[in-house]
Amino acid sequence: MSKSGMQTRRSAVYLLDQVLGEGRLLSEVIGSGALERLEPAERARAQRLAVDTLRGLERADRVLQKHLKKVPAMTVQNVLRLGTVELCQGGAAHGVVNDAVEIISKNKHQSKLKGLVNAVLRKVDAEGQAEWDRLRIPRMPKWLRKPLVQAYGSEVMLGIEAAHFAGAPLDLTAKGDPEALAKVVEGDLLPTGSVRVSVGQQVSALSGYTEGDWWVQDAAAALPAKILDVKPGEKVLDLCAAPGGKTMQLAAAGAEVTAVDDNPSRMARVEENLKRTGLTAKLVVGDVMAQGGEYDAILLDAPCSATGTMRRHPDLPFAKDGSEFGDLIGLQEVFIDHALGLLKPGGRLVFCTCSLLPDEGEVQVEEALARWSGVRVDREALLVGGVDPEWVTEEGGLRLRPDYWAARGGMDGFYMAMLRRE
Ligand SMILES: C[S@@+](CC[C@H](N)C(=O)[O-])C[C@H]1O[C@@H](n2cnc3c(N)ncnc32)[C@H](O)[C@@H]1O
Repeated sequence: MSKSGMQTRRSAVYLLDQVLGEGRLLSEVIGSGALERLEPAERARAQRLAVDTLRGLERADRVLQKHLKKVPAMTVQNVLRLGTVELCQGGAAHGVVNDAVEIISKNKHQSKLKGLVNAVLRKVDAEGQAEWDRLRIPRMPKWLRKPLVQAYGSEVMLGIEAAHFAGAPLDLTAKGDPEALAKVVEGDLLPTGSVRVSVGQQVSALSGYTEGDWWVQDAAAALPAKILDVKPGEKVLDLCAAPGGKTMQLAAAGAEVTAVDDNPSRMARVEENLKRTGLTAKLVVGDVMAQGGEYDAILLDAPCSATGTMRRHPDLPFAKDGSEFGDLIGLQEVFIDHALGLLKPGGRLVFCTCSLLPDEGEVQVEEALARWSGVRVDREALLVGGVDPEWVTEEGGLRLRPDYWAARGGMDGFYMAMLRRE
């Protein structure tokens, strides 16, 4: 690989050091400018290499174990992990090993280990792939696996882990007719109306991007707005709106949308997205709790653990330890109560989270129904096209899991429920 290839791999190692050593999310590290010196294509590749390494980390460590007498320093370990994942997934040894050795030679604290890196990766190249293929699908760390096994059982958990290891395809939401979009981008029209295209495609190069005919949104994430089913002219509030996937769905349906989020830079993305798609909404940079008024319909996409998105964000279980989930659960409860208070009589609220934890979904709705005597859950509303009635839960919400639609490429984990104020 070229010199820029070496820099790309070095950046991928830096990303791994930050996630695994400093407990930072990839989005934070990249958002703070870590890849700015790379060209856009190299930036995407560095990110992809880091993501692939995190997905296969357990296997890489097992392959490496027998070639190492003791665990080396974090950066050396990450150079070896990246090299192992690339080699075991068919990367050419020449480029992978040479770049790994060069990265270590240029590291002033670790340069003496370049011989070790060379020797270990040569062995991995010779024997690693066969072993890689025999190893089990990587499991989630215990702190997260335990509550999920408790919620779904061990067998489902293996299915969820298989979906995480497989990664996620690219789903689009059409501004207009999804069938026509599927033809134009040569994608698959999913039962719920999203259009799935194969991964590895450059988003902005897909037909209709500049014209704003669609936006990227996982099929599961597109369901809350479909369930809210807003009508032209309805007064709709989109709480926790950025970066605006659901805002665009609500605006495309003709509603009079107010979108609220307290993060100014994420709100700037909502503005850009609306501009590209030619849709309109009133944007409010502010706290959910400061929002007043009366609405026909409200969508509350509350901040959460994001454990439903680990197919796309395999850094999450390594960067987090669950310690802040309690605060998020408290916030969700307060936001639900505030949102219910903003509904007109007869108004409806869709509460949703991209979480796999029942405490951020099923339990929130059960408890809200116990607190609010004039609120009922609407099960019928969940059964929009393509939704399997088996996904409806006991308290009347919709539980989506990454192992659903496995043959089609899965979906993000999500929870949503429709609450009506009587
Ligand atoms: C799950 S994301 C929303 C995704 C968005 N609905 C979409 O479909 O593109 C949660 C959002 O909640 C916002 N948020 C967190 N706390 C907030 C608060 N107190 N007030 C307003 N927004 C908040 C975050 O900035 C974040 O953008």
